Amino acid sequence: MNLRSAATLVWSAGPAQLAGFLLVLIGSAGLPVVSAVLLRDTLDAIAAGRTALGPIVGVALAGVAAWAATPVRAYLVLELDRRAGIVARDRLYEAVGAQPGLSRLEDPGYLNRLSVAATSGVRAPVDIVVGTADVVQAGLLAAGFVMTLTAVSPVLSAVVLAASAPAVAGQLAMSRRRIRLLTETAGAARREMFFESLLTEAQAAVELRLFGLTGFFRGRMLAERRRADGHRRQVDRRDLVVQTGLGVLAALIGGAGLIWAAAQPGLSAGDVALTVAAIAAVQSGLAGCVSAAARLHTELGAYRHWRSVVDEPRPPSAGNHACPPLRQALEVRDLWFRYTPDGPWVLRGVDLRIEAGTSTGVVGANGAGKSTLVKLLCGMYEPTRGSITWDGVDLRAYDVDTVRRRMGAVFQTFMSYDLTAAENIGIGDLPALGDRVRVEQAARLADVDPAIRRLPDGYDTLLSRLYDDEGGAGAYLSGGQWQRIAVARALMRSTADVLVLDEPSSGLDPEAEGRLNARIHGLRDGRTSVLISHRLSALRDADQIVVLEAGEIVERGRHAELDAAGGRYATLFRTQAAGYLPA
Ligand SMILES: Nc1ncnc2c1ncn2[C@@H]1O[C@H](COP(=O)(O)OP(=O)(O)OP(=O)(O)O)[C@@H](O)[C@H]1O
Repeated sequence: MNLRSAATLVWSAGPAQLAGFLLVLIGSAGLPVVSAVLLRDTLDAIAAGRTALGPIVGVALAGVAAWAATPVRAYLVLELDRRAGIVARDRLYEAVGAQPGLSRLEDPGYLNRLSVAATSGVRAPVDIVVGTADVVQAGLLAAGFVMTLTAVSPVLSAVVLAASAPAVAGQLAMSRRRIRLLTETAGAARREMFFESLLTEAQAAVELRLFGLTGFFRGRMLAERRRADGHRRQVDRRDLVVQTGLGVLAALIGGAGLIWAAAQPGLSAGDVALTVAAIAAVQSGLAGCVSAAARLHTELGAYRHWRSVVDEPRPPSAGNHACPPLRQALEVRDLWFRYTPDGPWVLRGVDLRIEAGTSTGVVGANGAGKSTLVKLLCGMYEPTRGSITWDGVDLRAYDVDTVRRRMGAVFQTFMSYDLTAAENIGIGDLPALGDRVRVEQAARLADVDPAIRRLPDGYDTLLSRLYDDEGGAGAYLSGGQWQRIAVARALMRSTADVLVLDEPSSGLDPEAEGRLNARIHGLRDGRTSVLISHRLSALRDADQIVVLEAGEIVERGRHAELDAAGGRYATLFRTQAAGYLPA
């Protein structure tokens, strides 16, 4: 099953290369016979006094082919590895990207499998094909030796064959341990990589140097490496014991064979030597075959991890219907949510109706659940209980990609991509990536157009200085400028049905924040929008404001109503306003 699937993948990636590889394989197996026949013809022709040009040329060509077979085979395997590697990576990351939400990417078990799949799994298909060829080749060789020994002594042959059973069992057990090792060390390997990235990335360098943390994180990185090495060492030691045991067994059988042969009355010294040599050849042939099979078994294990990620079915609740434009309302009904089955409730019975064409502001203390709520609205997680409906239809009934296409969003944890300024904005609406007019319009709305124009290559400036192989000077932006870029990216979808803005102005200077708020206000006018902000002035004009506290909505209404009610919102608003008044 896995063997066929791996072979199909390799065939789809490089049919000509795979055909060439098999041809070389078969050719090199038959080459010694062809050479022997041609040599015989040459010698016969010479002995008979005939011209032997044909067979001589044949022998020469067979010699060249025999010489070229190894490098040609190596080249074809490398080429297959490159091609199949691309297909395997493409399918792996396609499967990861097809995960509809964030839950899987926050699941350590899934991340461990993914890490094995991304390292060993993507290389496995070619290793499996080559490994199968190795097993067949080693098997044929061993079978030849067994036949030779059987001709000398069928009993001895049966004994040597029977004695190879522990080798098979031992090698398979070793292979299973190696497969287990891959998953056991995946967590440590991921942590090691994390610490390694901290030590090498410029973003972390400021804090690491400021707080003198480089030695601390280097220690952590090496501790993870030692932890994984500890597991590896254990497995290596057990392998050493098994291998030594198998060696002792082979030596005992060889010795027993020698004693048996010497005790036979009819055997000459030459026959005894031949018997011992035949036993040794069978043993080494079988050992080669078994260890090739064990390697193949390990590769199949790595490939299973790759398949477990690639073939993972989409969650059953992911619907297929395309999400239509929002006409009436987006409604949250008795929504309960927690990130893990045994974790604390983050949202507790939230009811919220967001009428189409209106603006909703969400307010609350740190950790109240505001970002979680909007992530659920965007289909990043599924409600643990309750529902979110789009014009009365449960959001889960729709293909989640089509829901997201109806949304424009900027989140607190926005991304900075090592792409050009135009691309950083344009990817907000991929089909319009090359539409410079729309990109510039979004940049103007987000108030970042003048900053981009000042860059060395304007909109075509790479927003990173970490690459020097594509020509052109890269540039770095400030935190606030990056935030405006992220807002511009969201505004590429300014015609989206729902605009979600999670703290879009937190890093902006007061003037920029004022301008951005005014623009967002203009954009939100008549459009469905949800805006989270700790700066309550940005929410004053929202059609409704909800106050979240520990996952529950404790107040809702317009600014004037909430202010007049003198509750939580009013307290927050007045506290903020007081901060701007003279003491
Ligand atoms: N991915 C996650 N996995 C587990 N718990 C999470 C995750 N993200 C957030 N939480 C928890 O959920 C709670 C609510 O977080 P959330 O980010 O929604 O708060 P918030 O109201 O947006 O806060 P802030 O104002 O600080 O942005 C917090 O207690 C947080 O620890």
